[in-house]
Amino acid sequence: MIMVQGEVGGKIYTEPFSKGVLSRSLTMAEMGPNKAYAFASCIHQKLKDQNIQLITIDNLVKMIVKDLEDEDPVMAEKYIAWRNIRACQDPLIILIGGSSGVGTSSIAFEIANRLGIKNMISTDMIREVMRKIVSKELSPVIHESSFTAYEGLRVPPPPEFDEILAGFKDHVDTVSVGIEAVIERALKEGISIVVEGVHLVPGFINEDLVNKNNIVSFTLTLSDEEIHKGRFYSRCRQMWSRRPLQRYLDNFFAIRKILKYFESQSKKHSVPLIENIDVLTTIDFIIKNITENYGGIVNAKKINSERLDDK
Ligand SMILES: Nc1ncnc2c1ncn2[C@@H]1O[C@H](COP(=O)(O)OP(=O)(O)OP(=O)(O)O)[C@@H](O)[C@H]1O
Ligand SMILES: O=C(O)[C@@H](CO)OP(=O)(O)O
Repeated sequence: MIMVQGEVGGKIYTEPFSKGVLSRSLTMAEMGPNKAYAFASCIHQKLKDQNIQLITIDNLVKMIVKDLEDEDPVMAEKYIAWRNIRACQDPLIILIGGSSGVGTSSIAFEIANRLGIKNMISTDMIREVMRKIVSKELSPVIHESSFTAYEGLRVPPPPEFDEILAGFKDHVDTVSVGIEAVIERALKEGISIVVEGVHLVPGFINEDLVNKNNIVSFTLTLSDEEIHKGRFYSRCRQMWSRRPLQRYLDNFFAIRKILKYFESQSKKHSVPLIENIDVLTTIDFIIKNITENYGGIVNAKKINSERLDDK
């Protein structure tokens, strides 16, 4: 049996080489499952041919990267990026915001999966908890949807203010308190988490928090109105969806206005704005951005120089 030797918190451990474990990490770097299993089998065979009975994780990774580079350099880059992000010591907090229907929950799920992050929460859930604590009488706004929040405003905004956006800002401002609590708790416990939803508007979360370099924010958008509308149709076709299509279509004007507000806030606060047309392109952009801005470059340089040393 071939054993793999790793290190966790200064302690050495060994475990049997598993084609399943290796192919799973390759699929997280976006390799198709069949190809990943075939690749893992080749690595297994190579270890057997070389009569290797014990290999360190570092040497195994070098072998994988070298073979990947020969076979598929883009995949090699993705695999390195994925490992770099996972290798970081600090917890990673990923915030993905966007107007209703642009795809924040779908993308958050994919990102969490790709990075092996086990915690994910939607701001709708945070709002739901807050609704139980704060009565409708005390805060009618959070008992509304983001796009109907203006109907809950106790005092209508002055005529020069946009009513839809005034309601939305009030709504977001309140839910942001709950979001900050989740982020603070994740930092305290040292756990990585993906938070997603319509309440993650750049400029609303406490600056001391969002300026930490292990907290990364993204905004999803869809310039094309028809594609955006189509997302509500596709969502209501999913069996588990309990959200009535008509409600979102009736409020589409307000949802689009909020989307434009997201775009301007993202530009103002330098938060990457992503056209979420194609899932894989969106995911690649997010992973690349995190790798470059979250210490990944340092690790990438390390792996690259290790490879050069080997040659
Ligand atoms: N990049 C994409 N390409 C195609 N379909 C997508 C993409 N992203 C999301 N979708 C689909 O669009 C629909 C809406 O996506 P999702 O529920 O993730 O939106 P959301 O932003 O979380 O909305 P809400 O904030 O209202 O919950 C879903 O059916 C989802 O499968
Ligand atoms: O408030 C909103 O815009 C949406 C976000 O998902 O929530 P709900 O569908 O519950 O109104």
